[in-house]
Amino acid sequence: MSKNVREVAVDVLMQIEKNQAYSNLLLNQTIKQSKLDRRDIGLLTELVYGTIQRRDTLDYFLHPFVKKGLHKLDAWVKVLLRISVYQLVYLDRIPDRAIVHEAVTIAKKRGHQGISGMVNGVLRSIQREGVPDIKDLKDPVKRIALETSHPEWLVKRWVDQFGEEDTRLMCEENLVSPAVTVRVNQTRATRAQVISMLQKEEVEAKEGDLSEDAIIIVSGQLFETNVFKEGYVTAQDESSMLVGRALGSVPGERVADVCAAPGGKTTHLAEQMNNEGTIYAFDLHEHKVKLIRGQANRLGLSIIEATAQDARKLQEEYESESFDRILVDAPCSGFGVIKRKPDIKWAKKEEDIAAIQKVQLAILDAIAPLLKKGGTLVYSTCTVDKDENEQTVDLFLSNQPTFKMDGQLKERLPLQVQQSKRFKEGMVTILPQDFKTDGFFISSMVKQ
Ligand SMILES: C[S@@+](CC[C@H](N)C(=O)[O-])C[C@H]1O[C@@H](n2cnc3c(N)ncnc32)[C@H](O)[C@@H]1O
Repeated sequence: MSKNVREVAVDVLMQIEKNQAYSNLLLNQTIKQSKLDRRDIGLLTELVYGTIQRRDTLDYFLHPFVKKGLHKLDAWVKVLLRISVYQLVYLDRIPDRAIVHEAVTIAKKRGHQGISGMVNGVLRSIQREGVPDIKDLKDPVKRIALETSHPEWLVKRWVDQFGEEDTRLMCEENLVSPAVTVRVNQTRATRAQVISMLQKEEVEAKEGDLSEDAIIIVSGQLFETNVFKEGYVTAQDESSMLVGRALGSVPGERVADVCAAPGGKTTHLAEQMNNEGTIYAFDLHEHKVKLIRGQANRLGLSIIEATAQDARKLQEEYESESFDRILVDAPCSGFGVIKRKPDIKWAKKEEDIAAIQKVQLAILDAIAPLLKKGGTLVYSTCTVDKDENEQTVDLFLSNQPTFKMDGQLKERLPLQVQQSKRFKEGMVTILPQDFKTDGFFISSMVKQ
């Protein structure tokens, strides 16, 4: 018997929890293999993301109703209860009766009479009595953590770094589904031309708010269009598009992108350079480097030379002052992209941050000699953490006295970003609530 959408959701969520698998990859793979129709795919996506996004809140809601304690339940029962409470509390369109009935049917199929009775009892009690009120919690860190389902340590860290108000806004924004945005391949067409081509393929689209290269997809099946297949656009968040602009590469230059896979920013740089010059793109493993080549081919970009290389060892292959510009879009904790990959907030631990920062600094120090005098180095991350961002830059500058913050970065970024209260000389942190994009950090330094 084929599985229904809620059973598939339970399976996917269990695998994510057990194997620390990435939700987006596993979900895409499951959707490809399943025979679910478009409506069920929508529900599956909502159940999986919603349940991961609200995990701790759901557990808080369940806690008083599960007498023996949630942690004592089999993993699948806990997941089944979470997706059911998620639907009861957050999805208005599904009648409560149907939610309880579906959960009990799955419990009967996978377990025994006792379990289905317990699931029935818990869900009916929640229906009758309602869930506990989080507003009763006095401690602001605990309250933000539970209301928005973020680990308490992370909320505390953000409150220390950004204050309570910005932390609350950031945590709330992390629960909002991200907009689908694409970057126009400016070697092929203008933004206006692409919007009208998309309309002809029944995809409604409009200009992005932040980046001059961005189009927001309002509705329709983007990935099935010829516009996408023929390389007129690349899916990318608007804040990521600012990184290419920040580096400011122009046609004819020799540019290195040392943490390049899957190639989102490399291809942007090549487009910006009108496919003239050379971009040396590096990443650790060959399978990731293949993704860069695949993107370059789809977009018709021939100036990208992609190689598997550890950025920390590039000095062994390249002479000093080999490049006009270098981009280090570094590995990071990913705390800026929680709305896209909600599992990040549960997978990463506070002690990981110091280890990640070490790698970031090692990469920066290793590539510093490879930049020409007068050249530009952009260091960016998709995290908001100050240790990985400002502090990494500070440490780098104290190790490398020939580098200075780039006073001209501002001119290469849009006005709204220039005016952000988080803009400092040569660097800016974008929090997700600032422009409803991913959180990002962009800094630019010049070598004297
Ligand atoms: C944030 S991602 C880069 C995203 C990419 N710039 C884009 O826009 O599509 C960071 C990348 O750094 C790579 N990486 C991590 N350590 C590295 C190292 N020592 N040398 C080169 N690449 C590394 C990871 O494999 C990962 O693909």
